[in-house]
Amino acid sequence: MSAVEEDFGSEEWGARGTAGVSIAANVEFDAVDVQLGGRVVLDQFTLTLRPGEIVCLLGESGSGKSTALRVAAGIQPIHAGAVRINGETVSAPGKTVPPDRRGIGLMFQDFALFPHLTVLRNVLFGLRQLGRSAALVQARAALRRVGLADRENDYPHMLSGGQQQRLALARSVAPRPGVLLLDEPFSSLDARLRETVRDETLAVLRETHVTSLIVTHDPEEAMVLGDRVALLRHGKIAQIGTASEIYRQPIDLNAARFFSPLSEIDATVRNGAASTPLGPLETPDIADGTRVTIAIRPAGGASLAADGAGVMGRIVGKRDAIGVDICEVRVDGLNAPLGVRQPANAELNVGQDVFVTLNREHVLVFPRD
Ligand SMILES: Nc1ncnc2c1ncn2[C@@H]1O[C@H](COP(=O)(O)OP(=O)(O)OP(=O)(O)O)[C@@H](O)[C@H]1O
Repeated sequence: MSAVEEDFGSEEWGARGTAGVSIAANVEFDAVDVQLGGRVVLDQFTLTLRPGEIVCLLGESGSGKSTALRVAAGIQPIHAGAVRINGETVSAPGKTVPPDRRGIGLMFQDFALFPHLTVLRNVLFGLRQLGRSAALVQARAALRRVGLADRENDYPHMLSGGQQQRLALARSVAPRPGVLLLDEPFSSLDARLRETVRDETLAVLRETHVTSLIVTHDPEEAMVLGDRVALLRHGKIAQIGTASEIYRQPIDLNAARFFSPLSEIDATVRNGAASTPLGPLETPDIADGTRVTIAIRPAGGASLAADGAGVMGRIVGKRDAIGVDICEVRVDGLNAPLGVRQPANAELNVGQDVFVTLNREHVLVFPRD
């Protein structure tokens, strides 16, 4: 087995259900303001995490995700509002309880391991408040859980990227913090590793029951990991909900664009329907005369068939993913080809005419200003 394969296999992790359990904390950001370099970076930022909940902060670069995490960590002072952990105010204007007195664990994208300390000592570092033998028991249990029990005398540079991530995870959960703060924890891993590491990390978070706040710019990652996903925009939460809520009912076109590419059609509502080059679309709740943008996701928004009902189009591009066709379809009246992703169908090929039907329940309609 090559080093990469070895690292890739989930069996390399320790047995599930063996991580130490935390006493999960409640975390409240209450109307937090932060200004940096004369700019408002967090603007009345308000969010409550329930004990044991995993919340992902998702947003464009510069939306304030890392700043919110740094505030929770006690690294970034705040200018208004408060942060409370289990009801105790840990941040307020003029007050910042330091990180080591907040009962939190931290895991950053570069893992921040101590290069001059062995694997075991890296984990023991966070357990200094325990007696030597208790600390050793807890550190070794954490290393066993992430599958690094036999590497305790190695140094971080002797580990692969995936193993370093596991060490960083073991170090952050070993003290059994009430809150774990993770900033882009998988972004430095190669795409092949990322999914396994992400799933195993999620299993560890669930077992420890630690309340977790995870910063990511990857919508898929947020949807897989988060009990709730908070979409940040200009330092405020634009939308928060379960992954399925915010995927199915994004609050506006920008939120929808964040989760997948879209085909967008501008139209005006007349008599309860918007007329589009793909046929009429019922819009019963929207007033007559309203200008709308109709957004069609490649997955589920429209279907293609070689015959039957629908509007005629022509396939101008097709890519095969495993078991899935990703087609581009030109339809008269559309500015750009429509993207459609559907189960593979060998009958559909480039150059062929097809019938396109909209799946109303998966089409999003947003009024325009
Ligand atoms: N020390 C600082 N001084 C001035 N501006 C800062 C400072 N730190 C961050 N900012 C600005 O604050 C804004 C929010 O930064 P933050 O790192 O929280 O965003 P982010 O959503 O995490 O972005 P990214 O995904 O790129 O990490 C950015 O515009 C950034 O340039």
